[in-house]
Amino acid sequence: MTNTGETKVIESHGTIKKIDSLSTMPYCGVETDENAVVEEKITLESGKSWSPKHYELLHERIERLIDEKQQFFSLEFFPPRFVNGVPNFLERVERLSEGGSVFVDMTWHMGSDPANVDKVTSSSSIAASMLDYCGVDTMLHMTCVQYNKADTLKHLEQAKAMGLRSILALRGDLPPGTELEDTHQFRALDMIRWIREEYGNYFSIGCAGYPLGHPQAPSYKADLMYLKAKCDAGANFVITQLFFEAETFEKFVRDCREIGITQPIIPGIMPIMGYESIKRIAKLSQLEIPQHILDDLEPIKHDDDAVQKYGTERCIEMCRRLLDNGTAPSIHLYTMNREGSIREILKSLGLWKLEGDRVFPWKNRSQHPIRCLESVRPIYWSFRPRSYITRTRDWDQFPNGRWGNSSSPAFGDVSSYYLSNLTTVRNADDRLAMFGANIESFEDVKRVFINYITQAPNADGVKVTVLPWTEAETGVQPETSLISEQLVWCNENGILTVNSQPSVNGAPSTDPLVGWGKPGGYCYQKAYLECFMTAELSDKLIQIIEREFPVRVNYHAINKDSTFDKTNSEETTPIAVTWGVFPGSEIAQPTVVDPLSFRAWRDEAYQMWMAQWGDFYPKESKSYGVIKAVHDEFRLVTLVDNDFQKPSVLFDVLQKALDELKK
Ligand SMILES: Cc1cc2nc3c(=O)[nH]c(=O)nc-3n(C[C@H](O)[C@H](O)[C@H](O)COP(=O)(O)OP(=O)(O)OC[C@H]3O[C@@H](n4cnc5c(N)ncnc54)[C@H](O)[C@@H]3O)c2cc1C
Ligand SMILES: NC(=O)c1ccc[n+]([C@@H]2O[C@H](COP(=O)([O-])OP(=O)(O)OC[C@H]3O[C@@H](n4cnc5c(N)ncnc54)[C@H](O)[C@@H]3O)[C@@H](O)[C@H]2O)c1
Ligand SMILES: C[S@@+](CC[C@H](N)C(=O)[O-])C[C@H]1O[C@@H](n2cnc3c(N)ncnc32)[C@H](O)[C@@H]1O
Repeated sequence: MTNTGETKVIESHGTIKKIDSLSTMPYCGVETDENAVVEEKITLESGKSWSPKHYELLHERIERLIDEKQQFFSLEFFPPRFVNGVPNFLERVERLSEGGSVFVDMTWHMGSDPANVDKVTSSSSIAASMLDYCGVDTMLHMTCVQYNKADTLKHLEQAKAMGLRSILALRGDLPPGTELEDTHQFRALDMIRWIREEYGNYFSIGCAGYPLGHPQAPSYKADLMYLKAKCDAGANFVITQLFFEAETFEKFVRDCREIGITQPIIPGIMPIMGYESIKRIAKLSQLEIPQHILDDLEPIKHDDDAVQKYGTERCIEMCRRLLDNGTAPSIHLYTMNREGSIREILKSLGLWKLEGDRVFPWKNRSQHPIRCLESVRPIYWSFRPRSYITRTRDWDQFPNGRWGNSSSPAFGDVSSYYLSNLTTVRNADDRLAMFGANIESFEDVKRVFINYITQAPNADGVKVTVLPWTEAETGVQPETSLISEQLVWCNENGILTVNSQPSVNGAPSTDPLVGWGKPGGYCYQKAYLECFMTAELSDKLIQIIEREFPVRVNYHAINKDSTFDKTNSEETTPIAVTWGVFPGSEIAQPTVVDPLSFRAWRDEAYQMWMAQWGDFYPKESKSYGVIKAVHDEFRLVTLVDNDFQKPSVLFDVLQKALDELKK
């Protein structure tokens, strides 16, 4: 992009973004060539690599890990059936991939209308959500037997638009009763050729391998040759059908190597989780369960726990053998969408990596090919990262290094965030138990905020583990213990706090409360407070700041419809509120306060009052009325104390405002 100094309008995935091009790139200093794989990896003395500021195509990562003799794992899921199941599903994927899943798979599930991206539960939509929200590289399965080339190219184009760069190219099976002759007879090989012809090396391509031969193949040998053809046509790696004996896979790998297949061959492993389910899967895959396994299962088949324990132990034993003797570079687990024994298996095998240092104050380990370059976010969405990701999904670049000056960030509409309308953490009943079945007065509202900060049980003995603005039950962060007394004081005085951070002046990056980033660095923060307060109090507060701290304290106060919107900040200048200085690096400034983004946040912050609290009560009830009054009348205020070297004055200023108001 050139520096013309004029305002440009850029069209991206159907959304218009207004971009002031004074700073050449609106958000990001890195221009991404979609086919370029930017390799920027620094390996620390400890052996850890640093800063995933690059996207590495999946097959290249797999090959690198194999070269480095690092064993790894990947996980397969199928789409949740119902929209209400999506938030829990994504949380499960995130939990399971936290141990370092190199990629996750989404099956091409005909029942989900897999190519329909307008449907939340389709394979394509769910794969995009796994990539976006869980931040883990996602491979979308795609079949071709029921489609033609044009359909398949459309599916690939959609995948590309969603940031997906890994495809498991499959033929697929026809619904029972349909004859192959009735259809196009395309095979996986055709799809692989189409992808390479049309997209060059844009996608990493996986293909299916059958350790006992595909049931429809003329022979095991012929099937091996078909697999070789898929690899020769451009498949980068092979994932196998499930099997029951280690020898089956060992022989298959030997046979593949013998005929010249050089690509990584990853075993698809299905731990036996239940007696009926494994019989069903075996029947579907036209595989025979070995007699000795059936004999072992026979006496315990009605005891689910015993079957699961047996399946887990067998799975660990088989995988350990394949990893130890070097036949398998990694393990691909068919999770059946269950957490069950998956973590236990991976831990036992030593594949589950413990999360290391906090790389950033917010999670930035995205393997999204564009988002992985992101390194700056506004502070407001700290507890609603999924919402932030959705509302910025159409950006074709992300802030990197700096937020950038004077850009007019085009945030998607709040309503585009379908997850916000679902009870992501708990259902409404659970939330009511936390917030109170009856809100008699403003005192009850204050109590909810106080209980959230202190984690003391409420009058009914229930802990408040979420507020309307939190997406997950993560609670307050350890750093908040440094200011929790002051926060409680604020809430007791009707200043309803939703976000905060203490000031930090050069704490070691390894500090357990406020540290982040690589060892040997120093972390800094400006004290920050975001809260709802009455209009009278905010007027008083503004007077005091303008009179006594016009330079030291930045404020921004807004009401629900922006009829009041006042700030002493430079409108187009973001304020870095968290930054770090690290050996051999540029300064990192991951978190900013940005007046323009604050206006996009306002809509959401106010909407949550009702969507995640007020609307739980009948419209004519007193409880609804109390919440609605706060929603309608209170202003949302942010405060930044710029002098991070001195003890924060934010709470003193608030005290003064309260005192003057009382006079
Ligand atoms: C890891 C894995 C994941 C899967 N995920 C899904 C999924 O998400 N959704 C889904 O619907 N299905 C999935 N399947 C099932 C798969 O679609 C079926 O097994 C299907 O029957 C075969 O697909 P394929 O890609 O292996 O086919 P292909 O490789 O095209 O093979 C199909 C058959 O044709 C034969 N063949 C290939 N080339 C030739 C040739 N030139 N001449 C004659 N015969 C030939 C093969 O031997 C085989 O019998 C998956 C399978 C595996 C192993
Ligand atoms: N390895 C495989 O052959 C494989 C893997 C995934 C999916 N599939 C096929 O894809 C279609 C859609 O699958 P889905 O997972 O979305 O839903 P599904 O409801 O058919 O299957 C649910 C679970 O069973 C597993 N599964 C189903 N059939 C399997 C098989 N033959 N071998 C290994 N695992 C199997 C899937 O991975 C998934 O975890 C089905 O026809 C399924 O048979 C096959
Ligand atoms: C803005 S972040 C701080 C993260 C980090 N310092 C950064 O630079 O990005 C969110 C902080 O707000 C705190 N917090 C959460 N709920 C709060 C509430 N209701 N009132 C005040 N602070 C809250 C969290 O504990 C967390 O420390």
